Order: sequence, then structure tokens, then C-alpha cells
Amino acid sequence: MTRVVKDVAVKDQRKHTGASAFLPPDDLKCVLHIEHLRKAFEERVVLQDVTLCLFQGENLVILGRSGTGKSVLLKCIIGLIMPDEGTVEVLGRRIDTLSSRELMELRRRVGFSFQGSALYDSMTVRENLEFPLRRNLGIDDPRELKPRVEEALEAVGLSHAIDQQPSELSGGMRKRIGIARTLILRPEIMLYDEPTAGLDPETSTDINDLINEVRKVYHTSSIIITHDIACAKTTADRIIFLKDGLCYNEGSFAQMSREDDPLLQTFFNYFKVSS
Ligand SMILES: Nc1ncnc2c1ncn2[C@@H]1O[C@H](COP(=O)(O)OP(=O)(O)OP(=O)(O)O)[C@@H](O)[C@H]1O
Repeated sequence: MTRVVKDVAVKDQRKHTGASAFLPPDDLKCVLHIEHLRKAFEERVVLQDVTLCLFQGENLVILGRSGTGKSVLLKCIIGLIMPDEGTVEVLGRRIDTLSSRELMELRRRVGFSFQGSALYDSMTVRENLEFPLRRNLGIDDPRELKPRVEEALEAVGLSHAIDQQPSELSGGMRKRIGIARTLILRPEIMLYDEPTAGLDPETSTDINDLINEVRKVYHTSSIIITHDIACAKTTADRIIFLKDGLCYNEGSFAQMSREDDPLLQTFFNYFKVSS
């Protein structure tokens, strides 16, 4: 279903954003392709013209200041928000052409890790993890549910928390359980919305390591949106810096941290100071 693209999308993007020198290797599959995306809320234009491509197996970080439209971009990817202009193609399917049933089916292949973990407080960890299996895959047999829940919990290192309530867990643990609940459907693409928001530096490091581990074990392609520069350094194969609803710059962490640009330097120097 996915198309093989070379560097067309990236070159196209560079044409109108002036982005830096990143070129992906030839013949990488593009699993998610956004072209000329625009989204406004009344007069407020949040995304002006965003073009990007997520390559198979890649960790792509979308970096940018608060309010630059990173979450809106993620919501456009999973069809929670419909763009005013432009196209979003996920795993070979154009979002705006899908029926609600087709959109639901596609969403099963895309895991969304929410900022607030989105766990149900009235359910135990086990029940939280069983929920998407019951609802999305119609699995009700405890003999099928049990091993899948245990595997997902093991993947995030929290097997011992299976019978706890979310309210008994720390912020970092809740985040991990949220990721486990997403992984349980074995998504091909993972979308992480501010995975380290509100966490202390040590817990953030654990979550960043987990994101890399998930890629290794589950062979996911991921978009990680963040304004946490340490998260970007640990997880990114490539970074796109979003500013004023445009892809302002693009490259590896090393490339971008060397850019002679005051805005980027504010971000990257903060990392040098705090690390
Ligand atoms: N449904 C909506 N209706 C109206 N405005 C919205 C809606 N969703 C987002 N916005 C506005 O779009 C802008 C971008 O929001 P968004 O949440 O995408 O920013 P962000 O880059 O993710 O910020 P942060 O890093 O703080 O999470 C904000 O001004 C927000 O108020």
C-alpha cells in the first residue's frame, strides 16, 4: 500500500521552506505524506503550508515553540481535524477520501500516545489495556487477552503494575502504560504528543529510551512532537522545526544545532546549557 518515494517530498518541501541539507537514502518508503497542509481556526491560521514525509522505520521529531500547531498537525494526521487545504496520506490512504469506517480501520494501524496518557481512572491497568483489544479487535476471550496485555506491559517494563489503578501510578508510569495501551494494537506508525511533558529529567530520559526501544522491537515509524530538546536529541533521526505554521528548518540534531540562526540557537543552546 505504501509508495516508494525517493527524496521528492523532502526536495519539494525544501523548495518552499529553505530547509537544510538532509536527504534520505534512496528507495526508502514514505509511510506518511503531508502536502501543502493548511488549517485555520476562524482568522487564526495555525498551519500555513506544511509538506513532509515520514519514512519507514524513522523517528521524525517535530520541534517548535508552544502554540505553533504541532498538536493540530497530529490531529490532522489521524483525521480528528480536517485540513482546509492540502492532503494527508497515511499508509497509502488519503484521509479525506475515507469513510468513517475506513478511517477507524486506518486508526488501528496508527498508535496515538496522548499528552495526558488518557487512561481510564475507573479501570485497573489490565482493564485499560484490554479495552482497545475488546473495542477495536473484538477480542473477549481471556486466554487471548492475557498474553497480549502481559506482552505490552513487559515491553514498557511495568509487568508488576498490572492490577494497580492509574491513580496509584507516577506520571512516568502512567505515560508508559499509555504507550503500552497504544502498542497493544501493534501499530505500524506511532504518534507521540509531547511524550516528556511534565516529567522530571530522569523519567524523561527513560521515556526517550522507551521510544527508541519501541521502534527497535515493534519496527514502528514514529512522529514525536515536542519542545523538549533533550527528547529530540535522543530520539530523532531527523528533526523538522515548525514555526508560524511552516516547516522552518529540517535536518539531523547535529546539523540543526550547528545552524547559524538565532531562533534555532535559542533552542539548541538551551540544551547545551542544561545538559
Ligand atoms: N479546535 C480548535 N479550535 C480553535 N483553536 C484551536 C483548536 N485547536 C488548536 N487551536 C489553536 O491552535 C494553536 C496551536 O495549537 P497546538 O495545540 O497545535 O499548539 P502546539 O504547538 O501543540 O503547542 P504546545 O507545545 O503548547 O502543546 C493554538 O493557538 C490553539 O489555541
